[in-house]
Amino acid sequence: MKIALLGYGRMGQTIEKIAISRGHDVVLKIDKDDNDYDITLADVAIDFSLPSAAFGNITNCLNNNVPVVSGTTGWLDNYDKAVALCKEKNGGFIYASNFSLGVNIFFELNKTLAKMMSNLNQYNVTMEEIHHTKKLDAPSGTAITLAEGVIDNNNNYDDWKLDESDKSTRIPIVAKRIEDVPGTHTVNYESEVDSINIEHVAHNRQGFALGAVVAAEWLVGKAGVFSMNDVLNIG
Ligand SMILES: NC(=O)C1=CN([C@@H]2O[C@H](COP(=O)(O)OP(=O)(O)OC[C@H]3O[C@@H](n4cnc5c(N)ncnc54)[C@H](O)[C@@H]3O)[C@@H](O)[C@H]2O)C=CC1
Ligand SMILES: O=C(O)C1=N[C@H](C(=O)O)C[C@H](O)C1
Repeated sequence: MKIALLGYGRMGQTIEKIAISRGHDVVLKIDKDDNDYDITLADVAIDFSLPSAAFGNITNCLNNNVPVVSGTTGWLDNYDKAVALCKEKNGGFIYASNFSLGVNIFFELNKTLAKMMSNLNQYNVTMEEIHHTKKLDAPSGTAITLAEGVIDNNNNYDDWKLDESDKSTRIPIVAKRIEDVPGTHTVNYESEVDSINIEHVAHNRQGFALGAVVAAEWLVGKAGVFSMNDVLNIG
């Protein structure tokens, strides 16, 4: 498979190694100053760029009939437009806030726990995410997906908020930045008598990168807007 990497930073470089180890050719490595390139050289594109760049990269792929996998976070104000364009062009598109198998299992665990806690008003939920100091967005895309998982499965919450919550129905998400942390997410239910925590700790970026390559392999030849649940057949 011929892969275009849109974004050649920490994730782009990790994905390149995994793609090559799985027998693929990386035919384009596009970074911030590369404006003039032919995306149709690739069978599939993988975008891990910047919040400000992702939507433009995705629309360029869809307009040129190149299926695109995006892991960039912090651009979701334009997600509905990307979905509409994908449908209009009969293209292929997957966005995931987190491509690792472990986090996608964690997402399902989070939903199940949220359902179990729905009638237990003595517990309040909070979330914490910890990432490296170079991360541009907060809260992380993964923390937002976790919050949405609780909101959709627990009657006590209807929104989330970064830092302190001003309303008991808004889930507070604390974002911490500590050098070199690849990504740690914790969901905490607290009552007066005890705490229940579930946590996912990424040890490195390999899991995110492998998931993105597996998603790209899965997407080629398909038309539609998909999620990692479709790729992994979970949920
Ligand atoms: N969904 C997931 O599983 C994961 C998502 N991420 C997300 O992926 C994104 C990238 O993360 P990192 O690689 O750590 O960041 P990074 O900062 O190391 O890499 C981003 C690269 O994109 C480049 N870039 C800037 N403008 C561009 C453009 N127009 N087209 C292509 N590239 C451009 C930058 O120069 C930089 O080299 C972030 O939004 C991060 O939150 C990161 C890890 C896992
Ligand atoms: O920026 C990162 O590094 C990560 N970003 C994603 C997010 O915002 O959730 C996924 C992972 O946690 C690493």
